[in-house]
Amino acid sequence: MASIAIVFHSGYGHTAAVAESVRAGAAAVPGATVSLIRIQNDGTITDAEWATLDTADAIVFGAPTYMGSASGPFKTFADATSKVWMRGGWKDKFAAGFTNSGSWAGDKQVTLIQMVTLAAQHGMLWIPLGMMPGFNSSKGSPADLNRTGHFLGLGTQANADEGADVTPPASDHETAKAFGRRIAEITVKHRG
Ligand SMILES: Cc1cc2nc3c(=O)[nH]c(=O)nc-3n(C[C@H](O)[C@H](O)[C@H](O)COP(=O)(O)O)c2cc1C
Repeated sequence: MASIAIVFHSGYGHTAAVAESVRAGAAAVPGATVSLIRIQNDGTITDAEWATLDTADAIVFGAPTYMGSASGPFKTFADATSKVWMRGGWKDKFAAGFTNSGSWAGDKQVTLIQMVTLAAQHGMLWIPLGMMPGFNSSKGSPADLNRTGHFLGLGTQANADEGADVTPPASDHETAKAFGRRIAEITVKHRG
């Protein structure tokens, strides 16, 4: 079996809903076990959750984009990973990342770059989204997968005035499931 841990922060539930779709996509792959770890608003996770990250074959980072970068609690968590960094604990694990924000762009790319950099500092192996961009031609529509056109990781968009039960829309959740599947397939292939 190959183990995948999704560790994410969500202030208002939208990124949590995306995390659940990434989980569902990964869990559908035979040979994969998936753990969902929610970073608290003070940036902490439990000792048992740190242990789960230690034994995972792949770690998927998730955060909303706040003020043009990953949310403060995610950054607090990222800083706390320096203890793992000291002992090279995540070296050669697979890594991937996703972010959700209110605007279509909204500087999500900055958050994904933060996550790539975090993974690189740990010596991890980054898995990009691996999907063609959608909604970028006269025949495209917001129902396309990867409608926000990200490559480094997954970028979803949630309307600022709606709850996580209706936004991000189905196309983003389908993109998240496909991304979860891809991460799990690669992890099972190489570590299963
Ligand atoms: C403090 C704060 C800062 C935000 N900054 C941005 C931003 O830089 N770009 C953007 O597109 N949306 C921004 N938003 C909107 C959130 O990204 C959006 O509401 C997102 O769905 C929240 O995710 P969550 O429910 O998982 O917390 C911001 C929201 C808050 C609360």
